[in-house]
This record gives sequence, structure tokens and C-alpha cells, in this order.
Amino acid sequence: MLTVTDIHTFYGPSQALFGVNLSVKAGELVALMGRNGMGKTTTIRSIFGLTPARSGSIEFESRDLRRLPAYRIAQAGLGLVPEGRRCFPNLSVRENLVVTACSGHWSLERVEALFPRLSERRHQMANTLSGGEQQMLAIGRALMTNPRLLVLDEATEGLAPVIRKEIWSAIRRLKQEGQSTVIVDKSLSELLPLADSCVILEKGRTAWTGQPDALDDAIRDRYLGV
Ligand SMILES: Nc1ncnc2c1ncn2[C@@H]1O[C@H](COP(=O)(O)OP(=O)(O)OP(=O)(O)O)[C@@H](O)[C@H]1O
Repeated sequence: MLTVTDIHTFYGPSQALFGVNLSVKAGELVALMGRNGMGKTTTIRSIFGLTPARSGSIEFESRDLRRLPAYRIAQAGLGLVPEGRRCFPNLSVRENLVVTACSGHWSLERVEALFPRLSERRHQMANTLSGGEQQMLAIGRALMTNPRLLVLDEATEGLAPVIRKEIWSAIRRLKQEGQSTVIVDKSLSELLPLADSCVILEKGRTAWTGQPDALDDAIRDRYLGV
């Protein structure tokens, strides 16, 4: 479904990616891992055309994403929940959900059933939600675009345990429903049981790719420092 091959990405003169490879098959959940600053967010920004890769290739369902501007990449069927959740603060919960919606499996009813808190707060302004509720809203809004590939960057970072639990249980539901997903997240105990494959970045390169059960202590020590 998605094949990223040997991408190199720069912020102005400073190079952040030096050869990232990553692939996602339909229905898979891929864990994108690595210590802080190793290039996970930059990889995601490259895929979405926000910081375009300078070389390499990014193919999504046989289309070359590197040739498309960012807004066309979203239209091509990719949905992003960026780091630091970005909702429209002065729109209500329901307005946030419908404003960028596309028809498909994920309707308002289905998203509100996945996150009952959003249903309870449907008329509340997004900026009055708690951080965790805003994160749910960001995920719900991305789902409402009915992406064939959903990408979550640190969706549970800094949230209360009860909210994290709700978000992980929603992610489990998405996986059961066959949603293809790429996840960056530090809680490996939640992420690894759900992952079909793991991609570990080190210093802007793909350093290791494999199934979660092959991720032994030596690899964890070396690349993840846990
Ligand atoms: N806007 C920017 N301008 C210049 N350099 C940047 C910018 N954003 C990130 N970088 C650099 O690119 C490299 C990769 O950063 P990136 O944010 O992709 O890592 P990450 O693995 O997502 O880390 P984290 O887990 O801390 O979010 C780092 O060296 C970082 O300092």
C-alpha cells in the first residue's frame, strides 16, 4: 500500500533523513520507532509532503506521492493525526468532525460510537475540551476523512492514564476493522502487541525492520534505550 524507499529530507541546509525505508501493507499496523530526534516526525512530514523529501521515492497505491502537493496527498487517501493534536479551537466538536469529512465507512455515528466522550460533548467548543478529548477529536476528525492509511504521531503522549486506555482501545478497534495504520508512540507495551511490523530509525536512517516478536533485548537496548 505504502512504500517509502531511501528518502533523504532536509530542513533548509540541515539534513534530517539519510535513507529511510518503510512499507505498509493493506490492513497492517506498522510501529515507527526510535529515540527522540531520530527522524520519526520528519519521515511522516515527508510522506505527507509537509517537508518534502529531496530524493528517494514514496509510493502510495501505485501513485508517486513526491509529485503531489500536500493537499493532494490528503485527497489521495492518507489521514494524519499530527504531534500536538490540531483541532479548530473555535468550532464545536461536531463541526470539527464534519468540516473535512469524506463519505465512507467512518460516519459521524461510527466515530461517536468509537469515542463516546465526543458524542457527549458534541456542541462544546474544541478549545474547552481536555487535552485527551482534543486528541480523540483529532483522531475522529482524521477518521472522518475516511483515509485508507491513518498515521498517528504520538497520539497518547502526555495524557492521563484513563484517556490513554480509551485511545488504545479505539486503536485496537481500528485494527480489528482492518484499518491500515502507522503509529509513532512511546508506550511499547500497548503498541507492540498490535503491530504487524516495526521500523526503527536511528540518526535519520532505517536501522532495523522486523516483526515485534523479533525485537529482542539487544535491539531494544541498542536502538530504543529501554
Ligand atoms: N523544523 C526543523 N528545522 C530543523 N531541524 C529540524 C526541524 N525539525 C526537526 N529537525 C531535526 O531533524 C531531526 C529529526 O527530528 P524528528 O522530529 O523527525 O525526530 P523524532 O524521531 O520525531 O523525534 P521526537 O520523538 O523527539 O519527536 C532532529 O535532528 C531534529 O533536530
